[in-house]
Amino acid sequence: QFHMIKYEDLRWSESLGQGSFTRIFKGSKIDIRDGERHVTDVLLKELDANHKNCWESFFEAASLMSQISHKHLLLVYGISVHRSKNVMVQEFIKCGALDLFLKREGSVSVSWKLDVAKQLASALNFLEEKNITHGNICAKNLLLAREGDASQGSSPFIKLSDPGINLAMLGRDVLLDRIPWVAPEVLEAPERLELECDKWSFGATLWELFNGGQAPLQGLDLERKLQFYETYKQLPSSEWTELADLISQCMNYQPAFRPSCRSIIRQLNSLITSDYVILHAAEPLPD
Ligand SMILES: N#Cc1ccc(Nc2nc(N)cc(-n3ccc(CO)n3)n2)cc1
Repeated sequence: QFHMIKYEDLRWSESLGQGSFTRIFKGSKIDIRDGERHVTDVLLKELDANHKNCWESFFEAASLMSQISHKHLLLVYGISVHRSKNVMVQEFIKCGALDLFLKREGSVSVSWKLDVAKQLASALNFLEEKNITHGNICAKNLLLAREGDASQGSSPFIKLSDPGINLAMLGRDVLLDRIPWVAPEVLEAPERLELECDKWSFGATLWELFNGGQAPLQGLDLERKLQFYETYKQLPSSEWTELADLISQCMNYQPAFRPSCRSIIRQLNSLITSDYVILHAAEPLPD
């Protein structure tokens, strides 16, 4: 269920940072097709050698992404295994991860943010229809294929990245550190991921999107993060009440009470038409 890419057909160039258990590099892959040599820009995602035992889960996540195709899902070309290197070869997405972009860009318009939210909701709707749970929805895993002119509101284009190593493979501390993106019910049963988990994470990602890419509950230690769930807390709500409502609906501690993707999309559409958008055409630069 995977296209195996020969190691010698890959070239590594600059390092682009690291996620949890992985390192990412810009690179290229070489194909010979009908006698012609094609060089394609790729993103090379290497699994850390000290997490070799997670390689099946690492590739399982990627194979999920390559069994289905959708315009807002990242394209995975295949994998390459060579000696101790486990590499996932992905299409190279021009502008990288959304969280870093939001932190760098002071002013993106409200309509730009809502456009991104709608694209993520449509990707989730697609996965919901296929009864596939992603399990790691967050701004860090949203990739910006096209910036759009953020202040003029010309439209961005995002792709949802692979979910990475399965939650059930991760230690408890890693799970706790993913509060508030990881749904509360997942902490007790990380192997039983249900569709509703992604709705919860969607709410936390909406919060990031409308808070300049700032991580919610940043700086709280694991103990305090756990207390946040044990005392049924909600994230600080936006002064835009309709947005705050949608976020708290998604982040309902009862999974069954979370809205369907269709309802999320409907509510985003009504947010887009609200006069709040006009009043906040371009967010003021943070002081
Ligand atoms: N400066 C810069 C810069 C960095 C990355 C890209 N491109 C890209 N393409 C992908 N396919 C995936 C990713 N990711 C980034 C974080 C993760 C974690 O999931 N993925 N970045 C483009 C510019």
